[in-house]
Amino acid sequence: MLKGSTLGFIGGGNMAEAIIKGLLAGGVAAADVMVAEPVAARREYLHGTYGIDVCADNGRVAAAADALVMAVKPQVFRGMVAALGPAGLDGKLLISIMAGITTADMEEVCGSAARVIRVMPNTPALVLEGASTLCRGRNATDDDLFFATGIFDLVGTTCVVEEKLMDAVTGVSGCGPAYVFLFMEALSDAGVKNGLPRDVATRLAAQTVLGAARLLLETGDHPGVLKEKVTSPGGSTIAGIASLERDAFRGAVMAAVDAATARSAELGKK
Ligand SMILES: NC(=O)C1=CN([C@@H]2O[C@H](COP(=O)(O)OP(=O)(O)OC[C@H]3O[C@@H](n4cnc5c(N)ncnc54)[C@H](O)[C@@H]3O)[C@@H](O)[C@H]2O)C=CC1
Ligand SMILES: O=C(O)[C@@H]1CCC=N1
Repeated sequence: MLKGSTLGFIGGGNMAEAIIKGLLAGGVAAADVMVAEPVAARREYLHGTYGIDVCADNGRVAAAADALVMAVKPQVFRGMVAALGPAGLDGKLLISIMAGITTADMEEVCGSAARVIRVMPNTPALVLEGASTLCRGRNATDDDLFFATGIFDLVGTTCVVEEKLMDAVTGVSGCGPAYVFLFMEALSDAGVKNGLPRDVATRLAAQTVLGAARLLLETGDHPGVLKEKVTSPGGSTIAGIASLERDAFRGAVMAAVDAATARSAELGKK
């Protein structure tokens, strides 16, 4: 799948694990994946669970890998590269999943000739249902973009946008799973409040979100059209929708995406 290339991860946290699990499920060999991770318990977990080579030495992974996924928090990125020495990254394709770090930031820190692909994935990659959006830095080639897209295609859907849209992408799909979990938790709680057993309420909440998402994607209809098909005149759905509108549900979602988009832009600042 990686065609003999070794993919190294710098940072073995939640998002790295989601991508790794997806890659292995998608047919990538464990021997083609390496991780550098400073936390011993995390190293043991990743090695024990996935059978991949995990070590504490960023330099060793950088030296062995053909392409590196930068999967540390944006706040630790500059210190991490300074400790490694930018020369350790020479010639490697650098794939950054860090929110807010631009390709220009990457080139400034890792070297002006660095080949950089910036990606905003999301955690449903863990179950091969990720949404990943890519853009490329000025030195990255068509082949680099093709290679990186191939990785993220294995863990869900991909699209390519202009870099100026990446913070908005972060606010929508990077952070989006958390909003949806909050919504499903509320839906489940509301079911319990109205007498449903917890397991039934949670299963109904999750399947409702999954089913509605598939209906939207498979019909290609506007969400408003699909909403109308649920909503009988004088029925129960319109009573629920009127309540959500009174509480400015859609305005609250838009404000959340605005806040996350603005925070993504801030995260890249030194
Ligand atoms: N969690 C998510 O849903 C998403 C996260 N991202 C981005 O992915 C990146 C990682 O996020 P998470 O996985 O959520 O964070 P995390 O905190 O779970 O993972 C970061 C990992 O980096 C390790 N680390 C810390 N310092 C290091 C160093 N100097 N060298 C190597 N590893 C080091 C930590 O021990 C930790 O395991 C962030 O930049 C975030 O913006 C992007 C899309 C979605
Ligand atoms: O919360 C964050 O900053 C990261 C980026 C997108 C999702 N998680």
